[in-house]
Parts: sequence; C-alpha cells; structure tokens
Amino acid sequence: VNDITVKENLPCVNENVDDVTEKSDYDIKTENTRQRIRRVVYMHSREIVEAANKMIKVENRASLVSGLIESYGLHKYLRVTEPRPATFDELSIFHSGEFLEFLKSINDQDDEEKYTEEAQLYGLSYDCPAHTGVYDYVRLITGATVQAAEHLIDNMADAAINWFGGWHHGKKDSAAGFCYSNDIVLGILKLRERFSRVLYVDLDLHHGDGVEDAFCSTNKVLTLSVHKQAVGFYPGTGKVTDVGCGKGKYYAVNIPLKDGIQDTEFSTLVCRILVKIKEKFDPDVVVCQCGADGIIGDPMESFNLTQLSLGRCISTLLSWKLPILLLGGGGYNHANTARCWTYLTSIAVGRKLQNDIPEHKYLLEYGPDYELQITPGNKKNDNSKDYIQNLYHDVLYNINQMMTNTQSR
Ligand SMILES: O=C(CCc1ccccc1NC(=O)c1cccc(C(F)(F)F)c1)NO
Ligand SMILES: [Zn+2]
Repeated sequence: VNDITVKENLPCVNENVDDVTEKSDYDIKTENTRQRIRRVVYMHSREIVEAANKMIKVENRASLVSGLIESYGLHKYLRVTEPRPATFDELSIFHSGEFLEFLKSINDQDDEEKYTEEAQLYGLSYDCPAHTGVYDYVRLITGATVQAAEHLIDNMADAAINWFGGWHHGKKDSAAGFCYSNDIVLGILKLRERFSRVLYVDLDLHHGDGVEDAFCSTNKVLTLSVHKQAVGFYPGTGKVTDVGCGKGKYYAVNIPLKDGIQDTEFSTLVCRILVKIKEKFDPDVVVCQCGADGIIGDPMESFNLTQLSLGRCISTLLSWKLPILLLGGGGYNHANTARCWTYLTSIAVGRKLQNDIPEHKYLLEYGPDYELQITPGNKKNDNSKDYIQNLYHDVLYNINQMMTNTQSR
C-alpha cells in the first residue's frame, strides 16, 4: 500500500502542522498539494501478527490491534511494510551469543523441558516461559523494530510504527519481565548509526530498566521513563535519584508515580518535562515506547489513564518534527490496548476517528459500549499535589545538571 495520493486528503492536514500564515489561495493550494502529510511506515504482516499472537501474556492482542487499525481504514494512510527477521549477527550487536544460542536451542523443543536449570539462567522462568518458536519470534519482532529504524535513517519516513515491539526489560544475556529480547536497544543502536542524539521516552506502567541500563553511561542517548514505583512492584528500579552514571550522568531521567494518576496530571507533568529535555538535550531523533498497561481497566489496576494521556505525549513529540519511532509494549486489557494504539496511529497520520467502533471481525471485544474513547475510572489518586510538585522540581533539578548539548560538544 503506497502512501495515499495527496489529492485524496486535501481537507486533512496533520493536526500538528503549523498554522498557515496569510497566504494567497494559490499559495495555500500549492502548499497543501506539497508533501505536508507525514510519511508513516507501519510494520505489519500476517506472519508477525501470528507470531505476536502466540505470546502467552498478550495472546491474540496483535490481531485486535491490527484489526482495529484496519477497521478505521488507517492502513490507507500508512506505508505498510512487511518486516524481515533479524539475523543472529544483528541480534548479537546487543545480546550475548550464549543467550541467543540458548534461545535457538529451545526454539524447536516442545514445551515440556522449558523450566530447566539452564533456562532459569537465561531468565526463562514462570513469568517468562520459554515456548516453542521463541527464537523465531525474537527475530521477527526485533527485525521489525530495526527495519522501522532503518526507514528513518534512509529518510523514507517521518514516523515509523511497530506495535509488536517495545520489550523494554530485555537484558544483554537474559529474558526478563517476559521480554525475550530488547528490540528497543537494537533499534536505538541502529538509529545511532545516523543520528547523534537519541531521546528515548518510556510511557509504559513499568520502568524501562533494560533500555536505561544499556545506555546509562552515554550522553548520546537520553532515556526518560515515567512509571509506577511501589514496594514490590516490578522491576523496582527507576527512582528519581537514578540519573545514570559516568558520561551518562543526568542522561537518565525517571518519573516515579503512585497508583491512581489521571490523564490531566500525567500528561501535564510528562509534557512539561519533555519540553525541558528538548531545550537541554536537543535530540535528533525520538523513540517512544507506548505501553498501555497504565490505562484504566488493565489487569495491573494501577494508573487511571485513558488513551488521551499517551496521545498528548505523542502529539508533543510529533510537533517537534523530528524523525520518530513508535513502539508498543505492555497492555493486558487487549481491547483498551487496541483502542490506545489505534488512536496513536490516527494522530501520527493526522486523521480524526469516529467514536463508534466500526463493524469488523473483532467488534464484540469492544462491548458493552463499542466506543473508541475509554472512560476514566473513579480510582483514588495516591499522588498528592505536593508529591507531584516536589517530583517535578526534583526532575527539573536533574535535567538542569545536564550539560546543554553545546556545552558537552
Ligand atoms: O508489562 C510489563 C511486564 C509485566 C511483568 C513483569 C514481570 C513479571 C510479570 C509481569 N506481568 C504480569 O504480571 C502480568 C501480565 C499480564 C497479565 C497479568 C494479570 F495477571 F494481571 F492479568 C499480569 N512490562 O512493561
Ligand atoms: Zn508494563
């Protein structure tokens, strides 16, 4: 599917396009006919949907996400691209050979022996079970993220989307938090071949520890994670005092929150911090993990967000007109995760969506309201005004310690 012929979408411009100043009709017309729509690459194939569907904790979620995006006709505005599997060598740019050999060795095994001593060594345990085809899955998911990054490097797209990626807990030599590899680290390493400063934003309910660890000692990748922080809540890292180390000191930013935070407070806090980071770090490219497990109705039952929070963050990032890579991640209420990522996709292509879920194969999953917009719950908000105020100042203090990129050149 090529990107749409421009004349089709004349009345629609991306919502982030700057206001048109006084121009003659002719100028506006020619302006609109010029390439003002955002070129968005969308990683998708039947093969990757089938592989992603098999992941036990998010079983069949991939079908819901791609089904809803198609039901709104958004694929007409996307450059749908079939992902190719990453090679062993590509994966070994971050992951250890031993770990990859192990994943390969269990790929064809049937499920019995999955909890061996060795399996535990590589993080494959009860909450991160090794299943048949896990190596094939890792190659496909990671290949899609790396390929999405390649489209940004080749200036083939302004934005690239891989809703099957975003596995931010993956470690160099082990799986973790049922992330079997870290596609995000490999995507960022690919982007670093061309871009000098990468901003990584992690909106998932959980701390993006695997990505932060990989880049904690460099000032070329700034990792920002906003997440729940509570005693015993996985992975337990990501305190506001956790700022990175060595040359990377102050280039890791953490926003730890309590249960019950809502859209306005969440998006105001995150967007104000993003603007400060933009000023100080001056990124050349952005990667955003859009985990949806902070949305109300998720079995994690933690935050009280709707898709509007993530939408406001993405709109802020898109307004910077930098190449951007959007990735998935957590999200265990599959209908709400599909609602969220469909909404984010619509923002990337600059199209408004009707609130009624269109008739399609998975319509029944969206009952009883059959609406796109998620309604906030009435959960108690454990984040006091003081807590948020103090947190904002603590985070700002850290960002101000960061050398502006001119100083650090
Ligand atoms: O979402 C994650 C990983 C969550 C995780 C980390 C470590 C161990 C287990 C998990 N996931 C869950 O506990 C989980 C995943 C899906 C559904 C549920 C449910 F039980 F809440 F439904 C729970 N990272 O962004
Ligand atoms: Zn999560």
